Parts: sequence; structure tokens; C-alpha cells
Amino acid sequence: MKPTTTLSRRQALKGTLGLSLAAREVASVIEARAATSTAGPSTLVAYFSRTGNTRLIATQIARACGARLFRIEPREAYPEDYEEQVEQAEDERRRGLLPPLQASVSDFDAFDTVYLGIPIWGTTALSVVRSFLRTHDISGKTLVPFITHGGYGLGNSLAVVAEHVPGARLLDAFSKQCDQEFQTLREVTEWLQAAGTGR
Ligand SMILES: Cc1cc2nc3c(=O)[nH]c(=O)nc-3n(C[C@H](O)[C@H](O)[C@H](O)COP(=O)(O)O)c2cc1C
Repeated sequence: MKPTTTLSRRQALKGTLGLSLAAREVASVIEARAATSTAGPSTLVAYFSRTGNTRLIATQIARACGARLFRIEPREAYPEDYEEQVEQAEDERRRGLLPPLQASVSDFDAFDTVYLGIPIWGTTALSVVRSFLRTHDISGKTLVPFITHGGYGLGNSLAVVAEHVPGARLLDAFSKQCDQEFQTLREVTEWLQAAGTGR
């Protein structure tokens, strides 16, 4: 009987030790999770948007993923006027210009997944989004493009993105045809002309 009792004590002691080890492991997992949740989201949704189509998708992704939103802006604001914008975009594209950004993501290392919102300009990914890819090191991260266009498709935008992020894990893009400014502007012009007020 005695050896059995001794064994039982040992087993009980071992059991207690095992339990406290398991409890400590659980505690450290809880602490690690707490640390992660106070550290903020690990997903970033970066996007450019002139008329709101791409922004709408960006905000929905951010809400669904608990991600941080970052609006890509050129240091020198783009023109308000549509025709001026088309000219400037064409000039940037032709000359391969990369406009400097108004701001970059200072804690970019903290993110492991980046959703990138790109409107199509001149059948490609607009220059300021290329500037974003040039100034942030995406290697080792997962990149998910989402692209809006006005009906002429994605052009060479996916190839342009791939070319800028050789070290990233590039996932399939979401894309959507959205309203184009020029269609709205044309309807307004027609309406003004019909009313005899347009030029
Ligand atoms: C300067 C400029 C150039 C554009 N070029 C194209 C184009 O080549 N092909 C196309 O399908 N849509 C083109 N669009 C339409 C936009 O891609 C489309 O409206 C997009 O959804 C705009 O996104 P945003 O509202 O987030 O700015 C162009 C728009 C602008 C302002």
C-alpha cells in the first residue's frame, strides 16, 4: 500500500506541475494575443481615389478585416478639373514620372498583408500608386490588389504591380467596373446645351 501511496503523491505532484506548466502556457498565449491586439491591425488597406469608387471598396475591406486605412496622395495635389487631370496623367505615364507622395506609412513593417486600391488611368495603374510601391518595401508581405475601371478593363495594371513587388506574395485581384467621370460630364454638357446655357 505504502509504495502505491508514494507513487500517488509523485503522480499528484507531477500532475500539479503539469497543470501549472499548462496554465503558464495558456497564460502566455493569452498575453501574446493581448499584445497582438494592442499592437493594432496587421493588415493595411492603401488606396488612391479621385471620385470615391476605389475608396468605397477600401473602406469595406478595412471594416471586414479590421485593417488600417491609408489614403495615397501625391505631394502636389492633382487638378480638380477632369480634362487637366487626363492631360497630367497622360504626361506622367508617357514620361514614366513617379510623383512624390504626400506621406508614407511610417510603421509599414508592422503589416504583413497589404490591400492596394488602384483606379485605372490611361489603361494602366496610375503613377502615384507606382510611387507607393517604390517607396514601401513589400517584399515578404502578401499583396492583394483591388482595381476599379470605367469599362475599358485592367490594361497592363496587374503586370505593372507584379513588376514592382518581386518579393511579395501577390494574390488574385478584385476588380470592378465603376462610373467614369467623363460620362457624367458629357450628360451634364448635353443637358446644359439643351437648356441653351452650355458652351
Ligand atoms: C485621368 C483618368 C483616366 C482614366 N482612364 C481610364 C482608362 O484608361 N480606362 C478605364 O476603364 N477607365 C479610366 N478612367 C476611369 C476610372 O478608372 C474609374 O472611373 C475609376 O473607378 C475611378 O476611381 P475613383 O473613383 O476611386 O477615383 C479614368 C479616369 C481618370 C480620372
